[in-house]
Amino acid sequence: MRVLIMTAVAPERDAVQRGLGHDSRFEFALAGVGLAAAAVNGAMVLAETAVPYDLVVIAGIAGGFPGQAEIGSLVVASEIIAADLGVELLDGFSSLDDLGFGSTRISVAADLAERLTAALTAAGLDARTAPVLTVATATGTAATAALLAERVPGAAAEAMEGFGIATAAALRGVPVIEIRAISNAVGPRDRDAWRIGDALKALEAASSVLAEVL
Ligand SMILES: O=C(O)c1cccc(C(=O)CC[C@H]2O[C@@H](n3cnc4c(=O)[nH]cnc43)[C@H](O)[C@@H]2O)c1
Repeated sequence: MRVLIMTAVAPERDAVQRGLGHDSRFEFALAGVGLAAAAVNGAMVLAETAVPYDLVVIAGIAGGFPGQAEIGSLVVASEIIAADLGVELLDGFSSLDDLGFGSTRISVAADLAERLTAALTAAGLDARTAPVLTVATATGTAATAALLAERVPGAAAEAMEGFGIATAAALRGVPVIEIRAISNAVGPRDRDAWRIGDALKALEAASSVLAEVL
């Protein structure tokens, strides 16, 4: 099995690498921060490979929706959703799906996602399977957090790359999963409250479980 792991930035990649250990099944590429960089870099890596990948794993830190995923916990995506891709209306929001311009939702390798969450839980980690949002603008207010939670019931995490990488993978027919470790709460921006170190430790622990599950 040949697996491509994509993270936004190097500290996330390093955490995953520490967890996986030396394992020739896994290759790494940086996506960059944000949906556009992630889509382009994902598409390039997947197009340039001589031997096709069997799986793309999107991994990194994320904001967690209060009451759904606390800091230091893990979210394995049940679906990857571009939550702000659409048009703002005077009385709400219409997604690309509503407008008939495509889809804002990408399916994951659901069986693998469920097995991974079960294995993470069995290993004593706080993990759940739930929708993971991709946003162009990281949420910075309670009002936006509430809007997103209402738009996608059950959403547990938001990050900025998943939908871009998953779109590239879907175009090549490569299955995808997304694993996020929660570094901060989705809501009023308070950078001092981010617990990046805790999230990277959780990501490392999750990666060692991932190596066993695959
Ligand atoms: O400063 C560091 O040491 C450091 C280490 C690892 C990662 C970072 C980042 O800033 C990564 C940015 C990345 O994180 C995702 N993220 C995290 N929290 C949120 C959020 O509340 N809303 C949206 N995205 C979030 C996102 O995918 C960014 O690409 C720094």
